[in-house]
Amino acid sequence: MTPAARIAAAIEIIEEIEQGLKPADDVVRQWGRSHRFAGAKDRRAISERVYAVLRRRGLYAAAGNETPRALVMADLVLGEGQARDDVVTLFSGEGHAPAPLDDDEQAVLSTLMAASGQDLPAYDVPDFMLQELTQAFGADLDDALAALDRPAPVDLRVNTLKVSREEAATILADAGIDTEPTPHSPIGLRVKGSHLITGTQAYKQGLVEPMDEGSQLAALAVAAEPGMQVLDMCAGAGGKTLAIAAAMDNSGQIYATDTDARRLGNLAPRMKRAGARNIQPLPWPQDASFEALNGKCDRVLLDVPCSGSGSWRRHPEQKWRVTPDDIERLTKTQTALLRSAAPLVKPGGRLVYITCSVLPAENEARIDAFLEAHPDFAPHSTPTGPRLAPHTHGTDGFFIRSLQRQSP
Ligand SMILES: C[S@@+](CC[C@H](N)C(=O)[O-])C[C@H]1O[C@@H](n2cnc3c(N)ncnc32)[C@H](O)[C@@H]1O
Repeated sequence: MTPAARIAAAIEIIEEIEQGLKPADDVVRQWGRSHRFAGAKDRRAISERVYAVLRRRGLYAAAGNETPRALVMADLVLGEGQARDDVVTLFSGEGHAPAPLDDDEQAVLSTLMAASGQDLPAYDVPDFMLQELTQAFGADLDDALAALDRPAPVDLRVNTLKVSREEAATILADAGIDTEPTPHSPIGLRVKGSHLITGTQAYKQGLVEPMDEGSQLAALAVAAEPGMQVLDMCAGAGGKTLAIAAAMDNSGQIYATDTDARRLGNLAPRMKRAGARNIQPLPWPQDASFEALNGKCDRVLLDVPCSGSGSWRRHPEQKWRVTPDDIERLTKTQTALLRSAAPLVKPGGRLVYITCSVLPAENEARIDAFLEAHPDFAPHSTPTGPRLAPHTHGTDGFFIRSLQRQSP
C-alpha cells in the first residue's frame, strides 16, 4: 500500500471508531480481516496511525476540528511535523489516496500549520474529568497522564495449573517469542516485540493468557486459597476468575456470575482450555439476590463496571466516550453492587472491590461510603496498596480495596 492509501485506511477506521459502537481494537482487527491485501507492515502502520490519533484526539480536535480527516491531518502536521504541501499531496484523490481537501479543510490545514504548543489545551482529557484526575494524582498529574497515553506492553498470565513461569518462558522462547518476568506479578511474563499470542500453541494449550500485569495483581489481591468458597460477581468472560482458580489450585469453589450472559458464556471454553475445574458459572438471578450464598463466602470479588480510565493505554477511545452521566450511572451501580455483596461475605471473609478506573468518585468515594454504612467491615491491606498506575507500576490503572468482615 502507498503511504496515501494507508492514510485513507486510517481515516476509514477512525470514522467507524467515532461512531462509538465498538472498541477501537475490534474495529482495527476487523479491518485487517476484511482487507487481506494489506500486508503486516501496512496493518501495523495503519494501526499506529489510528492509535496516535486516538491518544491525542482532544488536542488534535482543539487544534483543528474533529472530523476523522481533520484528526489525521493534525497527526501529520502536529504529530509528525509534515509540511503543508506534503499533506496536500497525500490527499490527492488518486488511486487509493483520500479525496482532495475541500476549502474548509484547506482552512483547517492552515490553522494546524499555525498552531503552536501554547494554543493547545495542557491535557488531553475531557474537562469534566480534570478535577478528579488532579485529586487522584496531585503533583504527579503530568507524569500520570503521559504514562496513560503511552502504548501498553503485552503481558501474559502464566496458568500455574499447567506450567511454571520459567517453563512457560522456555516454551514461548522455543516458539520464537522472547519474554521477561513481569516486575510485580509472580505469575506474569512481558512479551518483547510484537507477536500474535493467540496463534501460539502455548495459548491454545491454555499455558498462557494475555492479561495486563495490573489485572493479575488485582486477581492475586483476592488472596483466594485452596478450599475456599469464592463468588466472582462481575466475572465477565472470566479473566480474573481463571487467575483465581489457579491460585486455588483447582480446589474449593468459585461461583462466577455476570449480568451479561453473553460475556459469561465465553467462560466455559476458557475454563476447558485452562484446565480449571473449580469454577461454576452461575446465571445472574432475576431478583439479583444470591440468598443461598448469604454469609457463606470466604471471598466476594467485585470487579465492577467502571469508566475504564485506568485502561486508556489500551483503549484510548474510552477517554472521549465516557460522559458525566455515565460516571453518575456507574457510581450508582458500584454502590448497589457493594450493598448486595456485603451480606454474602462470611464473618472473617473479605469483599474485594476492584476498578480499572483512576477516578476517586469510582474508588475512594465508593469505599468510604460503604464503610460508613457497614461498620462490620474494615480495610485489609493488600501487597501492592490500593492504587496501581502506569507511571508508578508500569501497569494499567487499578484501584483495589480488600475489606474484611469482622466476626460478631
Ligand atoms: C470490569 S468488567 C469485569 C471483567 C472481568 N472480571 C475480567 O476479569 O475479565 C465488569 C463486568 O460487570 C458486569 N456488570 C455490569 N453491570 C452489572 C451489574 N449491575 N451487576 C453485575 N455485573 C454487572 C459487566 O457485564 C462486566 O462484565
